[in-house]
Amino acid sequence: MPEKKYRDGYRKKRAADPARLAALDIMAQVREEGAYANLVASATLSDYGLSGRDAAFSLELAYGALRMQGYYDVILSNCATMPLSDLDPLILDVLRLGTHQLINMRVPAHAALAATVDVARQVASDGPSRLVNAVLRRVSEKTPEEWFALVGQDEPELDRLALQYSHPRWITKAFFEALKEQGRSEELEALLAADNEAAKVVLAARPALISQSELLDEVGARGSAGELADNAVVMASGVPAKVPAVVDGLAGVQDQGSQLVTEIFAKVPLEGKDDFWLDMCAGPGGKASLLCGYAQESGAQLIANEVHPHRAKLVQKSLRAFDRQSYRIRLGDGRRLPKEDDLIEAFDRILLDAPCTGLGSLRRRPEARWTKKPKDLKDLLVLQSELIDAALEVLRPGGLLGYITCSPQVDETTGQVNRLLAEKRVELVDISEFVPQPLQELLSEQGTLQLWPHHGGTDAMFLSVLRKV
Ligand SMILES: C[S@@+](CC[C@H](N)C(=O)[O-])C[C@H]1O[C@@H](n2cnc3c(N)ncnc32)[C@H](O)[C@@H]1O
Repeated sequence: MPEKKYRDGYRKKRAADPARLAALDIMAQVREEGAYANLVASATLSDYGLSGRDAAFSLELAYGALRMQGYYDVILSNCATMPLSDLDPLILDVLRLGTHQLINMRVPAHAALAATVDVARQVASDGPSRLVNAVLRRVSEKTPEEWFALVGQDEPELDRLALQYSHPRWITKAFFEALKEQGRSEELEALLAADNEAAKVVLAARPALISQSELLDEVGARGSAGELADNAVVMASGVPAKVPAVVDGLAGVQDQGSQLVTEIFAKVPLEGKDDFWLDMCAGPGGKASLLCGYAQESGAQLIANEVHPHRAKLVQKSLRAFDRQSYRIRLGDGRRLPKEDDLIEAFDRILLDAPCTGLGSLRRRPEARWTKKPKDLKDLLVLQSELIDAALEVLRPGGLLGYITCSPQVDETTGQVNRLLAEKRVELVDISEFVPQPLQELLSEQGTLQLWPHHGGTDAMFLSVLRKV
């Protein structure tokens, strides 16, 4: 058989860079199988034999291209001669990878183009690779700053920001409304920019098991004490799973905002009996593992409830280092607690970290903003209300309900709290003395707390502490 002639024989023979191929593979798994990029990343990187700097480069490529795809697609639409929807989805991913290198990684244009065209040749054929070459060449003709100024320039401000910062419009609007409720609508751009930054790796020292300073000693020079939460140790580099305290279950990886809201809830004083606590939606066990520490220190018992068996197993794993007397794991629907267990008005404190849209933790999963759908909210609001109602049934009068979401969406946060206040079933507890100084301004007049990535670098957690009347 005659050897096929390629216009550029040298390039055809050159194998594509494994770091770029691995990034494309991660994107394909997200697109085709609905995989979570962060869960498939390490196996994929090792399949391609990547480690160290190459692995880091590959991850940055995949995560960046997934996160910024909304923005890149606007740029690519300007450069392609056909609608993007007519392209093979794999080739569109190759184009996004190339655009990320040009726009956000500042890879020199000739290197970004040559290496990305090599990828297209390896995964497709000559035709698509020529298209990739032509389109990326046009992308490279403008600077990142010129593209930023161009994208969305004729749109109203909210739409423009959604495009420039690569967030779906409905999420941008939800952020805007939450900020507006707090008189912070001018912060939308800062929030969207912070939401595109990778979150810092933070460990939580679990109370009763290890102190913050002991954990700091273990982490060494790459660690520093978190400034917002009592138990937090921020890791500048290194692999958390290799820290001995993490291996032994004395500490875990947890956002500082998530730690802080748990800590505040556990610290608020309660009059009378205070020895029976419930974490109603505990999986995978991040907050339960702090709460259990506080419970063990104060002689209380924690019931950690979770409806999904695989997530209940993760709760067990998180709690494994605690004294077995200080907690019990219950597998079941939190809404059935009042009926199934003889627990009416039994609990003194209940943490309800409700299932929610998760719009406050988009930084953790690069693809999450594109897979979430606004219609999910309706069902979640019903579920949240039902869980709150069940929690109030099993909470003693005067007991405390910590209502938490990892979302700032107003219907899920203040909307739920205002309903309870209007029904006069609860009153809001003043938590201001437990909120660290830099975050005081995030307390609403009413007394609820809404954290934000652009203030203190936490996830956008919401906390209200409610006393049952
Ligand atoms: C926001 S997550 C909780 C995160 C957890 N508190 C942590 O810090 O690791 C909500 C959890 O509620 C669980 N869940 C959903 N519906 C539930 C129900 N009806 N009863 C109990 N748990 C439920 C979900 O499986 C999920 O694990």
